[in-house]
Amino acid sequence: MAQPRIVTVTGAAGNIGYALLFRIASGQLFGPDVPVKLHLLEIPQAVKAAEGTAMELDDCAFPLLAGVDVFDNADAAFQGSNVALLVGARPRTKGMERADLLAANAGIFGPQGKAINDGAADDIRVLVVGNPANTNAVIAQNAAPDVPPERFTSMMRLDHNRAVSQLAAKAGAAVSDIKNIVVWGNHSADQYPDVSFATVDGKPAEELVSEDWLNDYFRPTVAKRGAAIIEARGASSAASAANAAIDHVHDWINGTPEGQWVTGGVYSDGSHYNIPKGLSFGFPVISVDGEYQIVDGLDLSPATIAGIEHNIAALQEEYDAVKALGFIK
Ligand SMILES: NC(=O)c1ccc[n+]([C@@H]2O[C@H](COP(=O)([O-])OP(=O)(O)OC[C@H]3O[C@@H](n4cnc5c(N)ncnc54)[C@H](O)[C@@H]3O)[C@@H](O)[C@H]2O)c1
Ligand SMILES: O=C(O)C[C@H](O)C(=O)O
Repeated sequence: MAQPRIVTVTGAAGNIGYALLFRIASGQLFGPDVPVKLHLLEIPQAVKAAEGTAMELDDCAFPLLAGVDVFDNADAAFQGSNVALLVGARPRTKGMERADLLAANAGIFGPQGKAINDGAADDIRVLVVGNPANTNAVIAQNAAPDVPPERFTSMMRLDHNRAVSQLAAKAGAAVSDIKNIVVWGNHSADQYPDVSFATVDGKPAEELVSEDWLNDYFRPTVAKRGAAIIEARGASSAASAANAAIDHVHDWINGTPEGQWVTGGVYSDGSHYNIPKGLSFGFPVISVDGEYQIVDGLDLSPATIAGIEHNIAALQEEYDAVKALGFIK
């Protein structure tokens, strides 16, 4: 059997962690032939709960699970990591200003980025799930100057999956018939879900749904789905977020399906669609040989360009705020 791959999951005792860890341990991240070793990172107060989850993981007797260790120290948790899922974050609490939220998260994602820089394996791939995911990815990436910046990604795949599901339901099609949707920008209500290039069973989606439906239902429903789930469940999406994290990393490692792209929150080097260098932005991506590549050269409509510009402004504002706080050089 292959050498076990080390997967570090932060916020392991949280809701997403509980929905994620068992799927990783059963082989759904790398595939059915690759053993995994789990490193669970938590804050000291939640270590006991994470140890409980570790006991349950043992009790599943997963053939691919080569071990589970629980940490409250980032340097130890990221030692030798091949994949890092940064889920634990500081939620916004009552009375907290946006700058306070960004600063609190910078205090988490900066040190974790540095620990990844100093101790992770050379092939480390990072997915930031904890919100604000795109900017937290930028913070972690900036703290890891020795890791190629494109190894730091943010989770836009849940938004992508939500968009696919909504279009499939409207078109009366199977989810597997939907191809080449993209959700540009930020994992927030600013995002721009775009069906300009999407097909439904080979037919252009825009021929099957009306402009009114796209403007009045599809885009707001996808963009505000996270809030709708919180309203309905009393807690933010957990199983669907875990599922999207698995999809993102699985496709990154194993390749995207032939002839279609997915949405990934990936590092902008400034050379695609006028998106400034340094942002972590939702782009159409394919994965080739274990690397996400941005799908370039799409002929964007004025509406898509406006949607992208709106997201650039939103993410640039977060970037500038974190920079002003001294977390980005
Ligand atoms: N990007 C997305 O699509 C998406 C979707 C859903 C949720 N989220 C975000 O994911 C995050 C986690 O959600 P959840 O439902 O699991 O929350 P949760 O509150 O249930 O769990 C978060 C866990 O993180 C831990 N934690 C906090 N700071 C930590 C640190 N410095 N190191 C390690 N662990 C730490 C907490 O102890 C807690 O156990 C939230 O920020 C949420 O908004 C993102
Ligand atoms: O945690 C949230 O604020 C919502 C979450 O990011 C989601 O999209 O479900």
